[in-house]
Amino acid sequence: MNDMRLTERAVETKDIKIAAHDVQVYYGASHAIKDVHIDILDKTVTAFIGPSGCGKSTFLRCLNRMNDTIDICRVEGEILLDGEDIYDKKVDPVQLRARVGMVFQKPNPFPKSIYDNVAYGPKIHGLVKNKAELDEVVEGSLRKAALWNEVKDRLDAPGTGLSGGQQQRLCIARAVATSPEVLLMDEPCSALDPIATAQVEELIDELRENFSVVIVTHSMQQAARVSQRTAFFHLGNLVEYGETGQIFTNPKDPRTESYITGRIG
Ligand SMILES: Nc1ncnc2c1ncn2[C@@H]1O[C@H](COP(=O)(O)OP(=O)(O)OP(=O)(O)O)[C@@H](O)[C@H]1O
Repeated sequence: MNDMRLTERAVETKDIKIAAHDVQVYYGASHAIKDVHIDILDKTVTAFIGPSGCGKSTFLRCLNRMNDTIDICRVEGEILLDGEDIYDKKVDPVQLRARVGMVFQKPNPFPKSIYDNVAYGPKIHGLVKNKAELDEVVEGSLRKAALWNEVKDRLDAPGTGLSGGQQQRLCIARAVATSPEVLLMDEPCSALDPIATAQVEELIDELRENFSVVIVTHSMQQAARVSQRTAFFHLGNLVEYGETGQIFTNPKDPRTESYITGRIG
């Protein structure tokens, strides 16, 4: 398999950004996530891999309480962001999602201008005092998302008029505009062509200088290229979690080995 890494930078931090203990998720009577314990590091890209239906997206959505929006879904256990329980009653999920941003599989820009797509979050969260500050945040976010040069002359054009890859980078700009600490990405490249995928992968590598990034991916090549840590899920269990190189070259669990060698999936 192609294990060309984007960079050779090792994990530079041991700081834990998100600590999950004994997490269970149920959809009605169905037990989708079982006893998951994981420490997700700051300034690190963590990949969630595993066969379809193993619970990667379900667990990802626990990390910013996106599952709250699904009526039949129940989450148990403890998830700490910088040591604070995100499921505590005093936590406002809307504020939480500004700190723990999300990018979805399918680019989903708002039916608004490019500028307004990015400006929306900082405006509703009161992060800017005036138009000049807002302009700065919009430009900075589009630069971080490697989109500024392509759109700076048409900020008033609709976001939905961009190409698929540009729309996904617009969604990344929208997510980073609220200065999140964690960015969750659920198969962010699955709707993109190889060139746009390569651009988004480059971007993910750059983003980890400032954020903790967690990415769900079906592509083991992508996990190997962009992540420093990999978590392998199977049938709702977190089977193995460690340095990406170790998971792909020297897995400890036979289920991980079967998956990465293509025997299950
Ligand atoms: N909204 C929902 N209602 C009921 N069951 C659900 C819901 N979402 C997911 N599930 C179930 O939970 C389990 C885990 O699904 P999930 O989507 O988290 O897996 P996944 O590993 O992300 O899969 P894929 O790689 O196919 O996206 C599956 O059995 C799925 O059918």
